[in-house]
Amino acid sequence: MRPELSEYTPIYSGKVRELYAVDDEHLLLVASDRISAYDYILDTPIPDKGRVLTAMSVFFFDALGVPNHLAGPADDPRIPEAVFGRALITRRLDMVPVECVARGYLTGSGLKEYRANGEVCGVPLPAGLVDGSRIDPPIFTPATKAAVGDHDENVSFERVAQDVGLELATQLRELTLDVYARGADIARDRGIILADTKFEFGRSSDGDLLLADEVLTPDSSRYWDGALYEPGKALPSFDKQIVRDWLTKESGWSTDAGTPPPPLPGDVVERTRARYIEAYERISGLSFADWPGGAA
Ligand SMILES: N#Cc1c(N)ncnc1-c1cnn(CCN2CCOCC2)c1
Repeated sequence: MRPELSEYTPIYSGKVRELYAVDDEHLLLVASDRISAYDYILDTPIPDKGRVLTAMSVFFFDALGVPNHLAGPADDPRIPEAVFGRALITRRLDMVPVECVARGYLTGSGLKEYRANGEVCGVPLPAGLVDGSRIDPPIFTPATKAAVGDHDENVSFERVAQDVGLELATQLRELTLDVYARGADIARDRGIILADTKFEFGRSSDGDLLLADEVLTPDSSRYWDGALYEPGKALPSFDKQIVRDWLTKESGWSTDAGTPPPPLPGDVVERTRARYIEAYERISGLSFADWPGGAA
C-alpha cells in the first residue's frame, strides 16, 4: 500500500515541479504535466510529460555515472500512487545556490549577452558568432537562482567564487562541463544536439557534492534535431516548437498580446506528447511503454 501524497509536507512548488519532505533525510521530487511557453504556464497539460522527463532524468543519472541525489528506484514504495512514474525519492541535500549552466552553442540569453559585449558570463568568445554557432570548447555560464517566475541572472565565474568560494566554484565548473560533455555525446550519437543545460548540485550530510534536481531533461536543457541544425537559422526546440508555432502562427495569440496564451487543441497536445516520448526513446534507446505509471 503506497502512502498518500498528503502525508508528505510540501516544501517547494515551481512552475512545473514540486518538492515534498518525506522524512528528515529524504525528499519527493515530483514532475507535473504542465508545460511553459513564452514565460507562461499553459492551461493545457501535456499527458505523460512528467513521466517522460522523470524517465529521462533516471536514464541520465544512471548513464552519466556521476554521484547524485537519487535515493530509490522509480517504483520506490514511498512514492504515492497519484504521482507514480513522475516522482523520485531523493536525498535531502544542502543545495548550492548556483544554476550551473553549460553552453555548447550560442543562443538565448547567452547570444543576447554576446551581441552586447562579445562575451557570456565574463567568458570572451570569438567575433562573428551568430545564433546557433558552436561554442567549442563549451563554456560554464552560471546564473543566480531567481524567485519563482523571475528570470535567473547570468553571472561570472568570479562572482560564483565570491559567493561560494574559489574551490567550490572551480569544482562546480569542472563538474558542469564534464557532465554536459557526457550528455552531449550521448545525445549526439542519437542525432540530437544538446545545445545547453542547467544543473544543480548539493552537499550531502557527509560533505559529498552530488548532482541534484532534474538532469538533462527538455525542461532543463535545449535540445535540437541534429538533422535540422544550421548555424544562424532560428533553431526549433525539439520538444516545444509544435506548441510555440501553434501559439504564434495559428492561434491568433501573440507574445505581445499581454494576455495568457489560449488552451491548446488536441492535436497539438498529442503531437507534443509524442515529441517528448520520441526524445526519450531516441536518447535512451529504451521504450517509454516500459516506464512505470502508464495506463493499466
Ligand atoms: N533537487 C533537489 C533538492 C535536494 N535533493 N535536496 C534539497 N533541496 C533540493 C532542492 C530544493 N529546491 N531545489 C530547486 C529546484 N527545485 C526542484 C524541485 O522542483 C522545484 C524546483 C532543489
